Amino acid sequence: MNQKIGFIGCGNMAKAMIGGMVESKFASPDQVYASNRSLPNLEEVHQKYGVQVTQDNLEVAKKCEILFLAVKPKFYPAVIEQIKDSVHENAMIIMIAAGQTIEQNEQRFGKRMKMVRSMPNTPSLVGEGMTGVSINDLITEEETRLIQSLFECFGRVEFLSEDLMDAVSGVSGASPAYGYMFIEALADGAVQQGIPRKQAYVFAAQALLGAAKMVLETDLHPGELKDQVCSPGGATIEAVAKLEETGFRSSVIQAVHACTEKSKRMRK
Ligand SMILES: NC(=O)C1=CN([C@@H]2O[C@H](COP(=O)(O)OP(=O)(O)OC[C@H]3O[C@@H](n4cnc5c(N)ncnc54)[C@H](OP(=O)(O)O)[C@@H]3O)[C@@H](O)[C@H]2O)C=CC1
Ligand SMILES: O=C(O)[C@@H]1CCC=N1
Repeated sequence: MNQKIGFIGCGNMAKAMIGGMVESKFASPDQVYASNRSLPNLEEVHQKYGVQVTQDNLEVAKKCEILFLAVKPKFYPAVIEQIKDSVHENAMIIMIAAGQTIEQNEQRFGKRMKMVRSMPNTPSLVGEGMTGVSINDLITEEETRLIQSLFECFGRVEFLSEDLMDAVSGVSGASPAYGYMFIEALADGAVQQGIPRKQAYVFAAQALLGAAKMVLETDLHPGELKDQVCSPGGATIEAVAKLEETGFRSSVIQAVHACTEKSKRMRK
């Protein structure tokens, strides 16, 4: 691809995607532009990845055919107001904000635009991102393939209807945070049993990475994979029973629900 890719807002999520794109060589550093309110994040991405940086949002909006809006949802109205008359004539706008809808942002631009609503996650930085994507009807099949390969350069992508995008925040946008909490908790448990802290994180994280890979690569149901670990009368089933007793699954389901509902409220 030879389009220029711009990021307005260069915080945690933009940095993860820029890192993923440049490290995977999907885009060369001179194709990628980022603007941000303050300097430190810009200096960081320039130093690490060699991408072009500026504090002027308009410069990025004018230059880039693919434009990520990577500011917090509450800043979308002001940023769109600022750039709407300057965006590239062929611009495709990629929203990454929780809760923001395509219709809402078309209205802010005051005209029909090629719009993508996406929900990526921070493991994009290490090539293991998961992104949910919805597109509007102005996006062609060729552009859809481009969007797919763009997000695939740092992980997996699934297209789905826009009414499910808030739930994507709950299941994959936010869930790395739940995963880190689980890893911390597993490691605390291991430390309690005498395993050194540093090793405890390796044991916990690698075990979960392996479990995730088993689900994605064996096509077996997660329940069946769980059953394979639980030897009859063995140790694992004791732990599983304790997790059930303390509401583990219900607590995770409620967490996804809370995140999804909050995502919906964030567009108001
Ligand atoms: N973090 C995550 O895991 C995920 C985040 N998202 C979405 O990504 C978006 C960004 O989130 P995240 O990266 O975490 O947030 P951050 O706060 O880390 O980054 C937002 C960046 O936007 C900059 N900014 C704010 N206002 C402007 C402006 N007017 N012009 C230019 N830059 C501006 C901020 O600059 P400054 O530093 O100067 O304040 C900051 O660097 C959100 O909409 C969020 O919903 C989606 C999926 C996952
Ligand atoms: O917390 C948030 O609002 C964003 C959306 C998903 C992950 N971070």
